[in-house]
Amino acid sequence: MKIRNISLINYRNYKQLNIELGKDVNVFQGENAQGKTNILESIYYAAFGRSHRTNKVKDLIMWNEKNAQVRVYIEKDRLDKTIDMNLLSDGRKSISVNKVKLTKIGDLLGVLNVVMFSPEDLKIVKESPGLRRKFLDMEISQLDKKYYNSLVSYNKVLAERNALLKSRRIDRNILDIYDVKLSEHADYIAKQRINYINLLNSYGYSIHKEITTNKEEIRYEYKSSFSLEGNLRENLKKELTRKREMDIERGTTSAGIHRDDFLILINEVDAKDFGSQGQQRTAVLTMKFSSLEIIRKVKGEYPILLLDDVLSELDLSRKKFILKSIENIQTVITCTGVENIEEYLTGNYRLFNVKNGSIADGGE
Ligand SMILES: Nc1ncnc2c1ncn2[C@@H]1O[C@H](COP(=O)(O)OP(=O)(O)OP(=O)(O)O)[C@@H](O)[C@H]1O
Repeated sequence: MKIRNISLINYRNYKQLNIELGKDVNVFQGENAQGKTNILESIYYAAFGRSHRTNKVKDLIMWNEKNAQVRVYIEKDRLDKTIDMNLLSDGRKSISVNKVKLTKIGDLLGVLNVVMFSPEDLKIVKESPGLRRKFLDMEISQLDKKYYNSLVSYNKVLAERNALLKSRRIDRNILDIYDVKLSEHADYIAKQRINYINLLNSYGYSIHKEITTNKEEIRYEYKSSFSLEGNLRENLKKELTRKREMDIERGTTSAGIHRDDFLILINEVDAKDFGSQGQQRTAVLTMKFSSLEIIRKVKGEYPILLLDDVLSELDLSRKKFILKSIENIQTVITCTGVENIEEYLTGNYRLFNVKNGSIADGGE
């Protein structure tokens, strides 16, 4: 899978832009606040139908404009695909693939696969379980539509259950129905998450050893708010029944996949609480490069790799690991100066100079 071309109209600080990407490494260099991340964001948007930075469609539209357009042209299995997005300032958006308008975001997922790595991703290791769940949900959703649809259905039932728990009149028969539905969706979601954790373990182990020159071993462990032994559906249903009175008292649902987490263990020690900044950074790097391999295993080809200003933060050996590993992967890198990475870029790369919402193609 390769992106051949990106066109933007009124997107963030780009009035009009049309660029051809190179098949290998593409470096967008420029000073701060010139529009480098905006390019990565538009690619991410075409993959997931949402931004990694904002939930507001309006933020993506050039100030004082009414709509923005993004078109990404992809070469895939020798078939070409075009993703078109029209973003409106009232918050609406429409997305088409090959000119066919999609009725739900789920149908966009998997058309364009990407892995994004930005300095913000350190939070996946350091911060709350919500960010780790989001990592799993985004990665699995782009490989499995059923997962995404189950997640949407689960969240809908969860919101209804929570609304009922908060209301004054609690109908226990309706709670019974919600518990059955939640457990049904959670069963598939939890199984796919566990499967993904197993894949992270199998790819991550050797990647992490390589990055740390055999000094560290990484292991991931799924932590659930209900028992993972035997029948997950029954286990969650029982747990919801067991906690029902507490849930009614608190007005919220205390068990389910929305409460789950996973541990990132380095040499069997939790990286969240005890990892050094460097170890946490390496753990994220391992996760991102494992995600690349998992996508390749499932889809038969590498996704597009988006590296947002991460190289400057990494030490030499990690920088070298990344630049060596991207040889067969179409990669888009943003940086403030190519000088810092140029000597490690072994193959061809295409250089783009970004300045105040316009891009000059610096050639190969
Ligand atoms: N909706 C918008 N309309 C117009 N300009 C915008 C909009 N949103 C952001 N910008 C501008 O885009 C620029 C930021 O772009 P971007 O985040 O891509 O920066 P960057 O080049 O990646 O910088 P850094 O290296 O600091 O991360 C800023 O100048 C900001 O004012």
